[in-house]
Amino acid sequence: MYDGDIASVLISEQQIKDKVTELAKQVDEDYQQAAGDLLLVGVLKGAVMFMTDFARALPQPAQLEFMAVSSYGSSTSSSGVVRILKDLDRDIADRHVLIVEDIIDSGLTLSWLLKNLSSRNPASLEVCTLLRKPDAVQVEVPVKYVGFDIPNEFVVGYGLDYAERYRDLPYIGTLDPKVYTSGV
Ligand SMILES: O=P(O)(O)OC[C@H]1O[C@H](OP(=O)(O)OP(=O)(O)O)[C@H](O)[C@@H]1O
Ligand code: HPA
Ligand SMILES: [Mg+2]
Repeated sequence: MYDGDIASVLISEQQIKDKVTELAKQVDEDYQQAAGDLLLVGVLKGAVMFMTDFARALPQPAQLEFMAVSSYGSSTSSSGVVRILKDLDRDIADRHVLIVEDIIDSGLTLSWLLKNLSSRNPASLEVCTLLRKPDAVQVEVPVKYVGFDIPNEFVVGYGLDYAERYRDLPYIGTLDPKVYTSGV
């Protein structure tokens, strides 16, 4: 699968599984008071793998909503312009909302999303991200749950794409630079 395109495996399938279980347990403990009322908002498309695994690992029931935003397109750096491609289907006023993200890179997407969702008056609003790149952050965003802090390299797999490819890899890897210089 994608032979030769992946330079190295950064986080294995097993490491992801273990982390998802750990995060779900932590969230479950923190949301005991709100049990039954938790609303997970997955950010498409990148968070789709994490969202579905996380929801199944979470001991307490939760509702699932999705929002699609895009700021990267076919590039390896954020344009800084966030577009809503799909909005939530429901009102989130008075709900306990947990945003589920695959990655915080520059922080621009999440910073925009937090402003947007908090204006809809949820009872609480927190963020759970699988990955974060501390050295790439341009805007500081308050994030309660972080799976892995990773180096400032472009990564793919487990939902994360380069030009819509590699989302279906079960692990997270770094991309061989030849892929983005050859224009595949
Ligand atoms: O912190 P930032 O620099 O803003 O980057 C993080 C965001 O970028 C990616 O989404 P993208 O816009 O590529 O859309 P996608 O999820 O459909 O791939 C990723 O899934 C995050 O949502
Ligand atoms: O490193 C990344 N890989 C894929 N998509 C991304 N979106 C933000 N950062 C990344
Ligand atoms: Mg992307």
